[in-house]
Amino acid sequence: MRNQEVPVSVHNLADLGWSPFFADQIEAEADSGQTESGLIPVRAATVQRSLARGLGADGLTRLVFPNDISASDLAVGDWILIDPETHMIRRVLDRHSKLSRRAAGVEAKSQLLVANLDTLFITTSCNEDFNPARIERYLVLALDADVTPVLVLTKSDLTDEADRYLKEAQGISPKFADVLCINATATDGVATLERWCGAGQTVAFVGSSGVGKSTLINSLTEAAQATAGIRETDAKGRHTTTSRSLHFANAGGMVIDMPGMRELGLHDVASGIAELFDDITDLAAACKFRNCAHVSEPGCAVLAAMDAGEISEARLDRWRKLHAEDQLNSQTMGQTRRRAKEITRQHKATLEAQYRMKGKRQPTEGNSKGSKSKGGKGRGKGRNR
Ligand SMILES: Nc1nc2c(ncn2[C@@H]2O[C@H](COP(=O)(O)OP(=O)(O)OP(=O)(O)O)[C@@H](O)[C@H]2O)c(=O)[nH]1
Ligand SMILES: [Zn+2]
Repeated sequence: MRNQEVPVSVHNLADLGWSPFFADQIEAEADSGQTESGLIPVRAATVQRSLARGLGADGLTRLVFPNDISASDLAVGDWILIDPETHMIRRVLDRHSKLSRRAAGVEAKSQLLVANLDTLFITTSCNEDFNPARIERYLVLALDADVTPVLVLTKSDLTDEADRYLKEAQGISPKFADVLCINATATDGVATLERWCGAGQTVAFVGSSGVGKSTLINSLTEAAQATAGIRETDAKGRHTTTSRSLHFANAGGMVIDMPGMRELGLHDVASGIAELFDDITDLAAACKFRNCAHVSEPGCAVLAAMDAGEISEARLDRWRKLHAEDQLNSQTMGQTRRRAKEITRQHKATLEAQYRMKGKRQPTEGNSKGSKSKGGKGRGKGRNR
């Protein structure tokens, strides 16, 4: 059975990722797990609508939401203070990092995915999945979230060109804390990831389907899950989860599984882009216009640097694409509406001009609801109400 309620032995809070960063927020004795006001800290292990569970010194607890906090305010990995009797959530502690994406829908709202992550394993394979532009997008996310990015290339055993892949990957950005090239199905391959998964550390994986994320998560957590009694397995005994969840790693830390998290639309990641492209960011300070898009603006320091051969056109192109995507996804609904209105207005003006040229009157628009004709004054009856 999946997501079963688990009896978990007593834990040391530090093993769950508790640190002075959180302890300082409540000025309490971290070791005792008791805060001054009698609230206890737990770490959000699963969050699904109104059903959330927290892992604390006494094990796994079902959390109770108060009226002013909902599941969308909470992410797996969050540290929360709860009432020890009622298990009511009293406070979500500040996060040292958080990963979010644009929520589904027209509004430019972000959806919180996971919190208090230390390392993000950006995973791809030594095959056609390898795509520097996609890797860069994930890197922007990690940098923006204040999470250490590690690039993991899997399936090194299935190619003769592992070295070439590794070299190319190492050339993508100096911002990676490490670039690994492994066979995810082999013990020594997995072992190279363990130094990021030690006590107090929390890691997660992103990458396309089939690159080996589940394989790695399984290997990194297998022994620990068994001893902790947290095992969600399918018929073949493999670890499976359907929603984001927190798991113990063999090396002492924690792994957050994010199933279905293959494509993450960029949203509100301007600072991540600025960090990844810090050379362009520095140059942009000397552009004539503050919001220079470095396309054809006069006095553009970035274009000047490109002409001087200091940065490549390909790099500037990648910046432009990421920047444009972030801008578009970060637009508010009002901005999106205004843009749509402007496009409709331009379209109508073009149509009207065409009709005028042909000496015809614009037909009535009974067929299109939201676009009333602005046929203009003196047009008489042809105008819709
Ligand atoms: N030979 C080899 N096979 C691998 C390697 N990594 C993953 N695989 C295999 O590739 C298949 C897909 O791996 P998964 O771990 O399920 O991939 P995933 O990234 O979790 O995929 P999703 O769950 O769809 O997101 C499995 O059959 C793995 O055994 C590797 O490094 N070498
Ligand atoms: Zn510029």
